[in-house]
Amino acid sequence: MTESLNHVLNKIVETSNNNITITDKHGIILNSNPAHWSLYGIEANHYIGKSVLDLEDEGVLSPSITASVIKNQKPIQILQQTKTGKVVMSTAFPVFDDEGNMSNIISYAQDQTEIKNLQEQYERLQRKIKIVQTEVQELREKEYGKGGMVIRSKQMTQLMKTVSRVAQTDVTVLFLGESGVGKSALAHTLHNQSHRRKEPFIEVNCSTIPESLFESEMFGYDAGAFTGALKEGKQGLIEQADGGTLFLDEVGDLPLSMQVKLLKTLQDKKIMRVGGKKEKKIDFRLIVATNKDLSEMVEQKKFRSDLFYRLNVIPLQIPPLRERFEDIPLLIQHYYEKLNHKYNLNKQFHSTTYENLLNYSWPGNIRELENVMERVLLISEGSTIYPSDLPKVMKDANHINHPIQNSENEDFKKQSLKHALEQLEVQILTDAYNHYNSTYEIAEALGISQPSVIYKFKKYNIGRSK
Ligand SMILES: Nc1ncnc2c1ncn2[C@@H]1O[C@H](COP(=O)(O)OP(=O)(O)OP(=O)(O)O)[C@@H](O)[C@H]1O
Repeated sequence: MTESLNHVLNKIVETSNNNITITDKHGIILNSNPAHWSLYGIEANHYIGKSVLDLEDEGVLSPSITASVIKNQKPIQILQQTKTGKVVMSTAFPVFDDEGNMSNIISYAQDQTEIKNLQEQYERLQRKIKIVQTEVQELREKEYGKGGMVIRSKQMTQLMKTVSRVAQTDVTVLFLGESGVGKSALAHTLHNQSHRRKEPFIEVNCSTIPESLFESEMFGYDAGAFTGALKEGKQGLIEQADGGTLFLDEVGDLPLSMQVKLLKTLQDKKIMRVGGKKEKKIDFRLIVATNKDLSEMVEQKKFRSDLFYRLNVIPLQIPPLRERFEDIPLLIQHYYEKLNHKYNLNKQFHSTTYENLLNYSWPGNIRELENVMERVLLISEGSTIYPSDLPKVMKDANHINHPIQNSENEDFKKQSLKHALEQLEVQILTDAYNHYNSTYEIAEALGISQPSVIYKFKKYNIGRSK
């Protein structure tokens, strides 16, 4: 080789990002670039003239790929874990002279640590998604899942137990909570769990019926009761609920005139149609719901106190989604599966999109979540749903999750995500703690090391190590 070609070769080795090492046929290092050796945690000037076999004995290279090529006389590729904790992809080739004798070995090493970390991160997220999927499946098979209700948080599990208990009675139930939290859905569930489940469930949204029509809608009318009335008369909504359940949604919007009549019906369990002459006994169970503060309305004389006391027998407050954070991943998964199935799609979330969904405070509660899911599934173009497919408002700082909503810290978005992921991690670890018998089993199930399990249990103060 000419002197200038040698110079060029040295320059290539020195400047390559690929970390090239050239040895003679015995594995003595002839040339190599310094970057290569920092991966292995030894000084750059320490290697020229050294044998890779000695470095292997010292544990610097374990194993040495060059040594393998010397033995096997063919190209080899391996993944190495170095003393410095780096993951390195090494590829080495033998060089043969004109007589076919091996004269040199050239090896390339690429730092794969970042890629490996990302891959592990991705696999961890996939495992979490798998766990959530399994839970949705389990919930579906359980009693609560039957009505399509997805419930995971302690508050909602407790509430659901109360709903199941009161479902066995005929007592009036008042569901309270913000719009979209699931008041109607729970009223349905309550009915479906009661002995009236095979009878009608009549839902009346009190805010949508004009005051002038309220009485005839609720109580019905007899033939010729008023101009424009049907000839044969009409059954009212209360009558339609006979034997079943009457659900009055937005009961706070019930006009005062109707409040008196409803109170009387509840006391007597009888109705009189408009223009009718005879009272009729009706057997119905009443469930009501509102997002208004009825006691305040009583103080303002907008709601009758006697009716309020009659309705307020079992008041059940449904917390907003931002206060039952654990339900969010399950609900996302639930609607994701349901809508993919409904529209015959097979879309996937980009991991950042999923994090954004987890990180949002959902002021419109489950209805908003359902709508957003439907929208992004339908409008996203490819098979992956990217953060840019999400509504703009979801990136608005004011809508970041509750725990740090008022924070003045510039990093609040990051903290919120951290908090969200930690909560998810705590939930997964707690479930695993309850489900498995040892930290070894947990480590295997979650795909992390056993010391990591112990560390995380300590960090989050979960149980005591099994
Ligand atoms: N636990 C749940 N799991 C799955 N879907 C739910 C759950 N709770 C509510 N939903 C769904 O969320 C949507 C909104 O719920 P719902 O209509 O019951 O809310 P709401 O509190 O009655 O709202 P509003 O006060 O505006 O009438 C519905 O499509 C309902 O099926």
